[in-house]
Formats: sequence, structure tokens, C-alpha cells
Amino acid sequence: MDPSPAADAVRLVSRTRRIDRPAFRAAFEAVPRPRTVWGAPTEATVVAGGSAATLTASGPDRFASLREAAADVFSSGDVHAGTEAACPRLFGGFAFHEAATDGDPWGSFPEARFVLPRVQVTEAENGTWLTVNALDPDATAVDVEERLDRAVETFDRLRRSGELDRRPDRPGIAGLRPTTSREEWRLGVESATDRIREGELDKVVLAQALSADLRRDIPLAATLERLRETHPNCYPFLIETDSDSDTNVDSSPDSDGTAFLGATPERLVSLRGRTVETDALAGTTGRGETPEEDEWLAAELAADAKNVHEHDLVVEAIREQLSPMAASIAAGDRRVKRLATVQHLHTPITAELEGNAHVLSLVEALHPTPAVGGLPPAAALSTIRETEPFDRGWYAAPIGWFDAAGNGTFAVGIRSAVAEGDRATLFAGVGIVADSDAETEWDEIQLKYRPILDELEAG
Ligand SMILES: C=C(O[C@H]1C=CC=C(C(=O)O)[C@@H]1O)C(=O)O
Repeated sequence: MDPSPAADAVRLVSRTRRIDRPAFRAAFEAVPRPRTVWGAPTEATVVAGGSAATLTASGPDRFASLREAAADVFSSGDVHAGTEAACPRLFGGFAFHEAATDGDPWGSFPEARFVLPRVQVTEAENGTWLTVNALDPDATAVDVEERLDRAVETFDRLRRSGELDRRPDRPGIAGLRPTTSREEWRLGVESATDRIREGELDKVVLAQALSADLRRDIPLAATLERLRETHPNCYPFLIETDSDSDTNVDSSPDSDGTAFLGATPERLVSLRGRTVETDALAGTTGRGETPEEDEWLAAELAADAKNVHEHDLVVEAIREQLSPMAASIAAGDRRVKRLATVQHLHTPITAELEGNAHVLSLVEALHPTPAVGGLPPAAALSTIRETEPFDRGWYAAPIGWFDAAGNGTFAVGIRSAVAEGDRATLFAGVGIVADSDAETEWDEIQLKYRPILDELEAG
């Protein structure tokens, strides 16, 4: 029998059932708004929607206050998950800077926001799982199981109907507006390299934004589905904020909210127990036309002093940021990570923690790594604020999930865009060191827009 909840105590009830795997787009369209998608090369893919609880936080204590709010959410669990990947998790992220993100297009993205979804589809190695969560003093297992029954029927119908078989076309681009002209970019890079040579800082990552007017509304699910296919070794993500329409448990209103989406190659951190895994990813070249040209470019990147310096600063900073918490840290060999449109220098880093820690503490310690911020961090952040004529919002910031035990994975929200109907704003940045050249860095930014631009251009 269901124990009666204490008056006004928060009560998490979670039920999961194995289902036949729905098509990715069918799952995305079936879950209520606001929706979340999370994927990782070695993790279950999650398509989730609705909000059983939304936690937001701001200011310097945002990491700690989220940990506390989450502890309340998870404190009285009546959870039957069936498999670890379907256990209740909070999905969300942070703004890059510690400040409100009210500039366009970030108006609906607070400084930190995490959602416990009402409905979650988890595509794991051991099957596909449908979960319904409720967080309410009156939540009962009977209600949640009834909702799960209805959700299972909805997914069954969708899978059989084949309605979503034809994937919508890419929307097409009507116009592009960069935030930064070539001349402004040259001045910004030269001012940064001057500061570096004068010893004010060692490295800064400068970014641009590109606003795209689309011929049609961006098809969110199809865009993400294609990104998953073209970037199998990346972290596909989508975080939708609340649209005006109210969410309904097992059906969706029509209009999409604003969505931050992308497929990032960069993991910020993952924590399981006391084992930490992270990546240093910095230093970039393009892809070749042939396998031989690819190899040649990769070898040139691996031997290039400027790129190796830019990369090694990141490895060293991550080591330093982890060291106060770690019993041991090991950096693997530097290698080249090949993606669809670029190749990066990549060093995998693992650590064992001295004591127990919450993944949010690691996020707090590591963000921003010099792969997206710079060194020293304070000087780099003020250079970024003074130079960039737009709000980074959640671009280059931690996006991911954590669970009741404080385990979780966070990626860095790069190769990304904010989508709102027939408009998308793309973001891309480059590491600037003493001998960076503004023209070369400009070209690198254009390469980093490609993953998203390719999904917006028609044909
Ligand atoms: C900041 C971005 O990339 C970072 C990650 C990999 C390589 C980078 C680079 O070579 O500059 C950047 O540090 C971005 O894509 O917006």
C-alpha cells in the first residue's frame, strides 16, 4: 500500500516501463513541452518533456542552491525505475557568465535552470524505457501508474501509425546577420593579442553570433536527428524553455518554445561515484577532401606550436582546477578528434576524488575551462565582456544532468544555436593566444558554424 505523505511534504513518485523503441522524432513530438534531449557517446539518449519540477538559481551561490533544492526534490522518492538510466534526473544548464541572460535571444533562459521531466523516454543499451514522474504532496503511485498506462498507449499508437515517417526538409536560409564585422573582429583579436603580449593574460576565447532568418520554422526534432547522425561522437542536446501554452501531461500544445540546441564535441565533466572523466579540447583545423588530406591536416595540427600551446593551457588548467579535490589525476595522450567539419586536439583526463562530491561542485570548479573562457579566468572573462557585442547566454556553458546521488554528466554548449520559430542565432568561438592571426581565426569561426548552418540550409 502507498504510504500517506505528510501534509505539504514534497513527494517524488516515479514509474517506468519498458516499451518498443519509438522513432526519435515520434518520441520528441509525443512528449509535452518544454522538452529536453540529451545524448552522449557512451550514455542512454533521453527525450523528455514537461516539468514535474523546475529549479532555477542565480548569483554566485547558484551551484550550492541548486544542490539544496535538488536534495529536496529527491528526498522522499517512491521510485521504481527498472533500470539505472531511467532513475529520476534533473536536466538543464547554466548561463556562461554569472549574470542575468536577458539579452535577445536569451530572454527565457535564466542563469541556471533544471527540470525534472514529467515524461521521459530513455533509449538505453538494455532497451527503451518510458518514465512518468510526479512531484507533489498529493502524488500517488496509482495516479502515476495510470498516467504511465496512458503514455504507453500513446507511444504504441504513434509507433504503429508511421505518421512521422517522412522527415521534414531543412528550413532554408533567407538571410544571415553576423554580430561582428571583419573589421570589428580584427580589432578585437588584435586588442586581445596585445593584452596577451603585455602579460595581462595568456589566452582568451572570443566568440561571435550569427543570426539566421529562415524560410520556414526550424523543425527541431529533424534538426537534432540529423545532427545525431552526422556527429555520432558528440553530445546532442536540446533545452526548450516554457512556451506560452500550458503543458498538458500526456499531450503537447502546438507551438514550440525557444530551444537551445546543438551537438557539442566537448564534455565538461562526468562523475560516477568518485571517478571523474573530462576532456581538454582546443586547437582546431579543417577536414580534408580525401582521407590522405585529412591525415595530413591532423599531423600538421598535432605538430603546430600555436595550437599545441593553446591546447596545453587547457590541460594544465583542468589539472589545477581538479587538484584540490582529487586523490589522483591522469591525462592521456594528446590525440586528434575528427568531427564532420573540423578536427581538434583532444586530451582525455581522468581523476579519482579524495572524498564524495556532487557533480555540480565539479562543474563549478571547472567552468569555464580555458577552452571557452581563457587564462587567467578573471582577466579572460573581463576581456570577453569588453570585446563581444552580444550576450553569450548559455552558449559555451555547462549543459547536462545530475541524479539523486550527485552523479551526472555535463557538456560544454558549443556548436550550438538558439531556435525560435523561423529564426536561429548561432554561436562560435576561437582560442586566441599571443600569435593568433585575426583572419585565420575568422575562418575557424566560419568552420565552427557549419554543423548548425548545414542543418538550416535547404537542399
Ligand atoms: C569555443 C569553441 O570551441 C572550443 C573548443 C574546441 C576548439 C577550440 C579552438 O580551437 O579554438 C575552442 O577552444 C566553439 O566551438 O565555439
